[in-house]
Amino acid sequence: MAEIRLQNLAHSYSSQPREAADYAIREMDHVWEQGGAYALLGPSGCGKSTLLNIISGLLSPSEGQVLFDAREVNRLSPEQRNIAQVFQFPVVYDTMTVFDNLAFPLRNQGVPETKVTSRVHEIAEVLDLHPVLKKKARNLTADEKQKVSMGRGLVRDDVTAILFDEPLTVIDPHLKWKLRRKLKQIHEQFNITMIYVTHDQLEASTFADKIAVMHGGQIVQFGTPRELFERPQHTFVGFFVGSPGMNLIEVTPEPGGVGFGGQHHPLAGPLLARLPELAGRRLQLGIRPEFVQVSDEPGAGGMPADVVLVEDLGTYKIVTLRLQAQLLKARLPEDQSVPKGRAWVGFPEQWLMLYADDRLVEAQP
Ligand SMILES: Nc1ncnc2c1ncn2[C@@H]1O[C@H](COP(=O)(O)OP(=O)(O)OP(=O)(O)O)[C@@H](O)[C@H]1O
Repeated sequence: MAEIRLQNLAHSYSSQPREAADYAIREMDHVWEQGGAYALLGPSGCGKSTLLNIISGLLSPSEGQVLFDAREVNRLSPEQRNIAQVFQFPVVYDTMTVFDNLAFPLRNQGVPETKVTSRVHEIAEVLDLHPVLKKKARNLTADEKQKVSMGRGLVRDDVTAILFDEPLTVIDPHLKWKLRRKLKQIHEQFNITMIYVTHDQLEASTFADKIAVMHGGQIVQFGTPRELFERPQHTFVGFFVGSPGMNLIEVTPEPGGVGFGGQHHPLAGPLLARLPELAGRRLQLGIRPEFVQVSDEPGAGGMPADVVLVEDLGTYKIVTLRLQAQLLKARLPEDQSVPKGRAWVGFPEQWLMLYADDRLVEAQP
């Protein structure tokens, strides 16, 4: 078990990288604390697998260090690092029984057979594999095979961390939640650092205490699911996390606030004070659909908009509005009536974010 620290880490698959675009991982520092349940979330191609393989030792980074408890492990193999990795497709020996598959990593280490037996039974218990222990692995269902893969990772009591690379891809949708819950339970029971790679925000937030969101080879935010929702540090997090994603409106500075398409929006004092230093940067207002207020009366600070579309999704509605040239989404409770035609929208100060070149502008620099 260890703290995993990435220091000045970068990776390029090209032997002579010249520019930022040549890097699959752009320079980063990051710490995964011992015992944490983490997710690495991002779209295809953002660098998740590359980063995971660098941590496990399947890939050696072209720049920087990987430290386990302050000890550099750059040149150590996954076995030497004591890392277990579970991949999209289960890695099991088809001709062996489930028992022998689970016992394999221990027998490899020369663990006495009595200890092998007791440990295999312990892991089989946790993963509900007892009924199939004597079956040949080739006769198992996909989810049973993936449980065996996980079990092989868990069976050694000296693993530093378990890394999961989209482990539920081949699992039936109705079994996914069961396995996810099982993983969470295992994490609580074994206190092992777990890093779970996924492009699915639901999977990330049900498994992890903290999520690292990756975009373009960088971790753009590392926070709890709630932090990612309430205070996205980067426009990409606003857009990628949440359903639908955050509304983003390109704005220009104006006296007292910002403007877009002839519409003025005031900013609170501390943010307003930061505007002069942001001159020349691309500014965007961000507001999540959940926080857009929609009313049939102007009220205080309401901006006139047109209702373009109402989608009834059972327990809530998604309303599309046109505010100047801007299309906005609002997520409203099922029982809230939606004005017909003309509506007034408001952005509560607490939930209104300002971004400069895609980074959140904090009220206090
Ligand atoms: N072996 C390789 N050689 C060259 N480029 C690679 C190699 N593996 C990945 N890349 C590139 O590195 C970038 C990051 O890829 P990576 O597989 O790490 O992303 P990912 O987020 O895991 O995506 P996915 O979920 O599709 O696997 C991509 O641009 C990809 O094309």
